[in-house]
Amino acid sequence: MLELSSLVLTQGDFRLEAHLSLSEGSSVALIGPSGAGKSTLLAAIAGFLPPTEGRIRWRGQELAGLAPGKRPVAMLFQDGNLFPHLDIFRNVALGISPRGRLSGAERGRVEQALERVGLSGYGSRTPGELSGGQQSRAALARVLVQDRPLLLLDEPFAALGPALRAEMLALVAELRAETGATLLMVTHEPDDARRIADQIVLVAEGRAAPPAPMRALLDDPPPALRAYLGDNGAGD
Ligand SMILES: Nc1ncnc2c1ncn2[C@@H]1O[C@H](COP(=O)(O)OP(=O)(O)OP(=O)(O)O)[C@@H](O)[C@H]1O
Repeated sequence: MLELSSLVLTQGDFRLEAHLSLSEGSSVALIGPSGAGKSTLLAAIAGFLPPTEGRIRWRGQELAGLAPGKRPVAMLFQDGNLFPHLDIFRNVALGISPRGRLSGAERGRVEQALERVGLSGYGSRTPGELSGGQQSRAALARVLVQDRPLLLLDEPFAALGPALRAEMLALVAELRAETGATLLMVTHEPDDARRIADQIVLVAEGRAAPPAPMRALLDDPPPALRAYLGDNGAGD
């Protein structure tokens, strides 16, 4: 279980409250207007932003005081997931060792992860020598070798076209099913949310709401979600 208890996050004048818990293995879309605090919430869980008040617990353990690298968290951002000057093998290897020194077994894990995301044989290329979709796959391979139970995705595929995005979400869903990871994904696309998540956390008006079942929420959105979705997002 991931528990956010009486959490208050602040950035300058901005303030976000959250009091909710997510069960292990759930798949949650974070949805809400631009600037509502979705990235802020992920940053706090990942350890990049200390809470102003409240607690973040994973499996009952308080995460405050744990550096980002020590948390049970792997994170993917919209951009900047790969170091352009390092080849793909090394980029993925960073998920195991920040210094890039690997044992034989660890090298095998990197190769396995590359194979799992369809990038066997691409390890010696730099990110610039891959397509956008392949770069996303490489970033996912790094998430795989990190082997963390909590996966935070901050619009990681927003730069891809709809078909490729659907393909990447399908791959994430497969990896999630294989690993049993708990997934939180920020998205602006209700269709993407439907594809991958079973619950929605609405972030709006200074508050991250407790998770609600996807279907019920999209079929009968509360006013803040209706305003965000406009005319096109609700229902099918
Ligand atoms: N370093 C910072 N200093 C001050 N304010 C910040 C900082 N980073 C973010 N903010 C503010 O915090 C608020 C929440 O930003 P955040 O990026 O979490 O929103 P978001 O919901 O992820 O938005 P988007 O959907 O546009 O990515 C915004 O009002 C933003 O201006």
